[in-house]
Amino acid sequence: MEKGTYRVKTGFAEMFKGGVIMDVTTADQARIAEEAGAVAVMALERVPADIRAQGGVARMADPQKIKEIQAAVSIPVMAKARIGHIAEARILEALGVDFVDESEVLTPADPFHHIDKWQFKVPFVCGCRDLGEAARRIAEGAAMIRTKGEAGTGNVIEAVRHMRLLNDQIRRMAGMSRAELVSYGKELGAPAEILELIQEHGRLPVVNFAAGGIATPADAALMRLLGCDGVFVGSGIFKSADPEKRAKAIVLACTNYDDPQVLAQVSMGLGEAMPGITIEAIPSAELMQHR
Ligand SMILES: O=C(CO)[C@H](O)[C@H](O)COP(=O)(O)O
Repeated sequence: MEKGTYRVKTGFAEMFKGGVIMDVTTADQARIAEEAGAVAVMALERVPADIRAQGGVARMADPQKIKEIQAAVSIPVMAKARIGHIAEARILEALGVDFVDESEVLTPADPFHHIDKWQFKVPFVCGCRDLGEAARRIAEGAAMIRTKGEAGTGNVIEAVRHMRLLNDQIRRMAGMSRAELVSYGKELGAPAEILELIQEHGRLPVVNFAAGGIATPADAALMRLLGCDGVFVGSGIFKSADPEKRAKAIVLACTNYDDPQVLAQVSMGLGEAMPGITIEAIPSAELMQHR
């Protein structure tokens, strides 16, 4: 099959279903992730909790680090580019990463546009808070979607908010006529053609993970119970007391999300979770989800 077609890109994302994708900043962390059973790793400069605490401009990771991570693991390696940063995305494609995350966790580079992802052979994953955002990113060529949550907080409430909103908005479309879809599209700022596709599938037409603030096995299970296809976890693992143990537990919880006995077992004795932040304590200008 031809490399880089939309069918290949979205089909590749299907392979991650049911799994955990872990943020990593070094080859050592990538090895921990692979050993724990992650389906892919996401290379970035700093985990979101550190970006939040340290501030400054967060950019694509150093290509040298990305190469080291690629050499360290056999699972797919994703990497983050800033929103609208075509050059970072082209560098990541040249490095041979398996997926680019056009991510709100990094400092946005373009205040007007997201990347035109149709111009790339490498597939992209993008974040959304609602159906309108998801549909716009899909229209731009995203092959995978993730709900944004609020990264680096260890607080799952925003991940839940975004997944519930997305589900409700998709449910609302059932039975709408074409004319109703067009006006719903105007309300959401979403192209009607993409909404038609979503209506037809009864879900997003691409794989949809949950991200941002997932810090425990129970959080991962909660997001799966709400219908996501898998989860991204970053700070929740590497800012906890025992990343190896917690990473394995989150992978098991993601698979066995509907089995409370297994969830109880894997949640035992994990040591301290990352310290969390309440969303109300974050000034609105510092919320990553609004980017
Ligand atoms: O942007 C992401 C997904 O692509 C991050 O991996 C995710 O949001 C991590 O958040 P946290 O550090 O809260 O787990």
